[in-house]
Amino acid sequence: MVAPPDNDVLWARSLLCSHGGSPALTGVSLGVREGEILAVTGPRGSGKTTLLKCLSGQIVPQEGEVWFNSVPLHTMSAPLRERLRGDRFGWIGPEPRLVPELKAWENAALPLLLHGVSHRAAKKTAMEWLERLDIGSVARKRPAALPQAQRQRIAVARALVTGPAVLFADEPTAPLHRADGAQVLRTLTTAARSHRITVLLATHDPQVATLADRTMSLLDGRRVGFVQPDGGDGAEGRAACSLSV
Ligand SMILES: Nc1ncnc2c1ncn2[C@@H]1O[C@H](COP(=O)(O)OP(=O)(O)OP(=O)(O)O)[C@@H](O)[C@H]1O
Repeated sequence: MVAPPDNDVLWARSLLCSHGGSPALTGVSLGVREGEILAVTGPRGSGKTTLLKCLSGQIVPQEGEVWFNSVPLHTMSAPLRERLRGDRFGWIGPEPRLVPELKAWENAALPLLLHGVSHRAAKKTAMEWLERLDIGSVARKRPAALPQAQRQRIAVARALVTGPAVLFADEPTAPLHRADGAQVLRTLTTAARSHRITVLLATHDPQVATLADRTMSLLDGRRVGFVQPDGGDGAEGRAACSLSV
């Protein structure tokens, strides 16, 4: 087992991942630097969600390696992976999946409360994130009283309250209108940049790539492209993060 480069916060090599015998990822390798925003694009079924789940330790690949800060996830026990995910990773899916009975701030504070943080401290941190995401004014409302875009921002706040090292965002704007989606994405990427949070952003929308530092494209579970939005030759990106299949 070869240790990954020190400067990659996430590093994966030759991932092979199947669902019920059908390969969803084949031979995908990548490295991501601290604070980088990497878009993972590709059509439906190309393996974006499977890649994010592998990298975040939700599923273990049948073959290949996943390292987080030079710690191997692929050989870690399930309870340890679970703890690492809770402590260091944030996850945003296409649906906010909020608890309907809880107020907006309580939903955002939930990961902290589950970590044993005091009610007062958890509320303070949750409120700070809701303010940063421009939804402080609805903190006392329950999800059913809010439009989808605000509910998704609460999910963004919930993913950020623990101060994760890496935020995994799987089609976070899929259910939103274009304008709402763009606004949610802007707040998400701005918050991540100002707190040096690494982001892996899965999307089928190539426009989203304009907010990322680099874009990696998947097709049928294989990497088929790697571009930087500035149109550069990718030299810096390649140095920062080698991607290969
Ligand atoms: N739990 C599962 N059981 C069986 N097959 C699965 C499962 N999850 C994904 N797949 C299959 O694996 C392949 C990759 O799926 P994946 O969800 O990773 O792609 P995706 O690019 O995220 O697609 P989408 O944009 O539709 O979410 C697809 O062929 C999909 O049908």
